[in-house]
Amino acid sequence: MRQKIVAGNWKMNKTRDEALALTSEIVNMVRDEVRGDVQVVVCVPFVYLTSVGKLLETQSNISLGAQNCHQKASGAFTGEISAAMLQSVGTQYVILGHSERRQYFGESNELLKDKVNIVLENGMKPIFCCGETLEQREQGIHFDLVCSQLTESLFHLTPEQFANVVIAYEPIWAIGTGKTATSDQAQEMHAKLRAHIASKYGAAVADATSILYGGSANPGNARELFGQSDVDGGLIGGASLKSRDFLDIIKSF
Ligand SMILES: O=C[C@H](O)COP(=O)(O)O
Repeated sequence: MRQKIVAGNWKMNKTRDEALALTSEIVNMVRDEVRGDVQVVVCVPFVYLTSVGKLLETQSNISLGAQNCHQKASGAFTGEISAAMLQSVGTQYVILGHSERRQYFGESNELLKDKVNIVLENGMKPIFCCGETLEQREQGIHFDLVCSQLTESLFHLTPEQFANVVIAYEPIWAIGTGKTATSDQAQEMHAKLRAHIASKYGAAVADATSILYGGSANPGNARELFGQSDVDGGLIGGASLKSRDFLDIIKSF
C-alpha cells in the first residue's frame, strides 16, 4: 500500500505571524479531524522552517518541507540554501523542479538531477515536480515530455534511492489558473508515469511510488481526483494557504 500524501506549497506567501497562525490552525485541525494514514506536509518559505518546524515537532506528526535547495554541498553561493542546512533544521521533504523554478530560474532536468542527489544524500525526500505546458499537450507530446523529465533527473538513482522520491504531476496550464485537469486526464498521466517507472525499476517499485497531482486542486474537486487509482494525493498551492480548505482537501481521501 503506497503512502497517501497531501503537501501544501505555500510558495512566496505569508508573513511570520501569518505563517505561525496558519500552522497552528492546521495542527489543531489535523489532530482533531484527520485519520492516521495520510501524511500531511507543509512546504514553507526557508525563513519559517525553524519556527514552523518547532510547532510541528512538538504538536503533530505533520512533516516539514522546503521548496527548493542548492545543488552544491556548500560554498560561495551568496543567498543560497544548502540541503545540509535544510536537514539541520528538521526538513523532511524538499520540492524540486517546480514549474515556477523551471520557468523563472531556468532549472533544467540536468540541474535537477544534482539537486535530487544532494537532497537524498542528506536524508530528505524530494517531491519531484513534472508537467507540461498547454502548448505541449496540444501538440500531443505531453506524455513523452513528462516521462523524459523523470528519465533525465531521476533514472540514474538506484531502486533503494528511488524509493525515497515522491513524484508530483503538475500540468502547468492548471497551476494557479482555476483550470484543473479532469480526473481522467490526471489518471491517464499518473498511469503513464507509473508504467514508465515500472519499465526502469520494476512493478514493485512503481506500485510503491506516491504520485501526487497538483494544479488548482480544491475542496470541490479533490475527492474525485484522489479517487483515481493512480493518484496518491496532492501538491496544493493556493488552497493550502487557507486552513479550512487545506483540511477539506486532506479529508477528501
Ligand atoms: O505546488 C503547487 C502547485 O503549483 C499548484 O498550485 P495551485 O494549487 O495554486 O494551482
